[in-house]
Amino acid sequence: MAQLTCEHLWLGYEGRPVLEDLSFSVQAGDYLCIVGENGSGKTTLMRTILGLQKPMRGNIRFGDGLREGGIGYLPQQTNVQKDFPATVRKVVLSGCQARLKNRPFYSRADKKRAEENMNKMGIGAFAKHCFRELSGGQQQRVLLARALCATDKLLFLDEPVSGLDPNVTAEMYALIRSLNREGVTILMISHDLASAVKDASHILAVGESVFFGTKEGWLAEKGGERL
Ligand SMILES: Nc1ncnc2c1ncn2[C@@H]1O[C@H](COP(=O)(O)OP(=O)(O)OP(=O)(O)O)[C@@H](O)[C@H]1O
Repeated sequence: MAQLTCEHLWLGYEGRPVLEDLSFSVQAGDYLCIVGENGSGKTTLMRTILGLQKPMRGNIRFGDGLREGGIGYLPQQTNVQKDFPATVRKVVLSGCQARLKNRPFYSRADKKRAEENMNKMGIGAFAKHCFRELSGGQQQRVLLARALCATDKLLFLDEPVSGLDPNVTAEMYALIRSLNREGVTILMISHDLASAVKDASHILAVGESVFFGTKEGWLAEKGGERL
């Protein structure tokens, strides 16, 4: 059973479609890279899968232990987020918010989870530092730890390496790879087609040419022409 199934999705704004009749599915452990030109609808698709906006038509089904709202999400970095005046621990802990339900405070289990994820992402030493004082790469690790507090099943990453220098980019990809090898399903929006093809198991291309399938299928179809 798939973790995520999108069937004949039509997405758009005010009755005008951006994406038409899109169908694909994601199995546990997949690494799906979503590629497409600027304005092709990648962010719209992500927002729809996260439940932040409704499709015009079609269905999204969750399965294999994944439920709606159970997706860890790493947003595209904005300048506002970069200046966030909170400690690293607070930012990571905020990933547990969905678990709070009606409790006003984080539980001991939430705090332990945040601690573990900070250590896992190699930012434990920065717990008391202010988020905005960290480098771009460290900030992305903090946001990954935050996303992991929401779930260890499926992470949705929106251009996780944009603005990072090549060394930090390579580190970030390695971190994402290792999470995927541990069994975390990865959905990643990317402009970096070469890296996408290296790490991904599946490719979803939206925009002028639509494709969904395995990386091998994508390479066979494209014959390397777009890389
Ligand atoms: N809130 C909105 N209201 C109306 N139209 C919107 C809204 N948000 C996005 N759009 C339009 O929908 C289309 C798809 O936008 P979207 O942000 O999903 O593309 P994208 O593939 O994520 O682009 P990029 O690569 O630049 O981030 C664009 O034409 C955009 O102008």
